[in-house]
Amino acid sequence: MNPASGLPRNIVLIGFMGCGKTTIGRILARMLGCPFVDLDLLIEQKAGMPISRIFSERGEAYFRLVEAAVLHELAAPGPPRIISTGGGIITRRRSRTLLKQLGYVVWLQAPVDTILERTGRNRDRPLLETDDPAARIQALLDQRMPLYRASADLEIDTAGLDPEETACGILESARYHFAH
Ligand SMILES: Nc1ncnc2c1ncn2[C@@H]1O[C@H](COP(=O)(O)OP(=O)(O)OP(=O)(O)O)[C@@H](O)[C@H]1O
Ligand SMILES: O=C(O)C1=C[C@@H](O)[C@@H](O)[C@H](O)C1
Ligand SMILES: [Mg+2]
Repeated sequence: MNPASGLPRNIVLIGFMGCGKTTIGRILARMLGCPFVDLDLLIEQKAGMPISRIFSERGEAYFRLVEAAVLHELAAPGPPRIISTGGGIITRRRSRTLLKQLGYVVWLQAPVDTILERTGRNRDRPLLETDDPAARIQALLDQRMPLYRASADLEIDTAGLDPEETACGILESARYHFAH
């Protein structure tokens, strides 16, 4: 699994907002010399507006429909790549099934205070636009933890690691997984 031979299958990153799916996905793709796709970006392209506007003008249910449709499109044949998802991709049963079919699924984790700190750096996450984002994060994590767990081939705690270290750990595990 080197840049010359390419990935045998996709690596799919899942996890809560701010756990590093986009950041680490980009690093992995650069390390492997393979394509990178970010589902949130594809959703924005398909809807023709930023995520914050999709939520405010069309609502979360519409966002989830577009999210599921975009994930479905990624199942079409194509070169293996790194796929970073949005934090809520696991909330739909059909999408959870599809994730598993898409490739090696890596769940990036971080504790609430780390998520709060990382997501506080910008304001493009409508679900955290509340007076008490820590409570919202905890409530969403309580709902979602079992869904992330059920979808993942590998779990990684990113707290205390820099993104490059996390990417190296993922590569090592993926190499082992793909070789066996
Ligand atoms: N392992 C890490 N260590 C330190 N900072 C990180 C790490 N991973 C991500 N960050 C920082 O946290 C912020 C959020 O990361 P990122 O956008 O990659 O998260 P995400 O999981 O894609 O979130 P979302 O679900 O909202 O798209 C960025 O500023 C990024 O630099
Ligand atoms: O956790 C979520 O539900 C979300 C995470 C982001 O990646 C975006 O997909 C959007 O802000 C919703
Ligand atoms: Mg992201």
